[in-house]
Amino acid sequence: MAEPLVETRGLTVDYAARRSLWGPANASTRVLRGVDIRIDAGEIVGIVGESGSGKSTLGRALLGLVPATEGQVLFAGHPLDAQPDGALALRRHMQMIFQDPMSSLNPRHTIRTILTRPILLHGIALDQAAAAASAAAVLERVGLPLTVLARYPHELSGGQRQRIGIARAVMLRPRFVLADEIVSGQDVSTQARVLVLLKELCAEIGMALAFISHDLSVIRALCHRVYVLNGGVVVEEGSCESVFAAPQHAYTRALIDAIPLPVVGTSWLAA
Ligand SMILES: Nc1ncnc2c1ncn2[C@@H]1O[C@H](COP(=O)(O)OP(=O)(O)OP(=O)(O)O)[C@@H](O)[C@H]1O
Repeated sequence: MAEPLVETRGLTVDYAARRSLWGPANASTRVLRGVDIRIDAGEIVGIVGESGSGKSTLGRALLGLVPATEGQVLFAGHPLDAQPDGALALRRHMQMIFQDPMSSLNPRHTIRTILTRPILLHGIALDQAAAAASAAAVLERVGLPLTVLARYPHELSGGQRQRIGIARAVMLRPRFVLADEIVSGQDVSTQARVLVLLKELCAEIGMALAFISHDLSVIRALCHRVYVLNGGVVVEEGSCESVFAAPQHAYTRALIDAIPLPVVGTSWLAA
């Protein structure tokens, strides 16, 4: 079997105790317990579970944004902090996209700068002209007009900012992208457009995607495989086809039973 692109081995995460002005300090909280997952190159993997099950913590740990208490996160076979190509290359190859990336887009920069600066930094574009040409091409790809290049993030709608966030990530040609609840709360047609775009971009660039959602119908439409988290533990794992056809764990069955019927708007994505 080929080496996984992203892998956790026995990943356990505790959040440290917090001091309180009003009473005794809280004990530290164990949020993930011995999690083993693997995501292969080009694969779209869902991470599902109810609120508080540890999905976002797992996502942040995959990117090295929260430290492992025990166990390891590996990228291309090496621990995150021991990458042969260095930390900058890892930053390029592990990207995150947001529902509305307002807080991650520098409010003082135009969209042109926001899109061109990272590819210049990483040497993907060698000069301003090449970077501008790439920015124009990617804007077209995500369905935004070139006029947005001169605007600032606050001058765009939340949906347009989301597309800028996706554009900025894919311009780096990353090997892995994390999407955490990026379509929650969107109407069904906006959801479907974003999911189609992501699915196409994964195929075009060959990037792997970890897609965190509490919405099983979205996971089913988009993902090849799924991990089901409950109380910080992976209780089930498998191809979407097999998990949805024959869930093995009572928790997964309960999640599937809770999907509202009929499921509309995303089933055609599975094609
Ligand atoms: N920075 C933190 N410090 C302390 N506890 C935290 C922190 N972040 C999350 N938690 C706790 O860890 C548990 C898991 O949270 P996490 O956000 O990973 O779950 P989730 O499955 O993504 O939930 P949701 O779907 O509601 O976002 C929760 O009990 C949460 O309160």
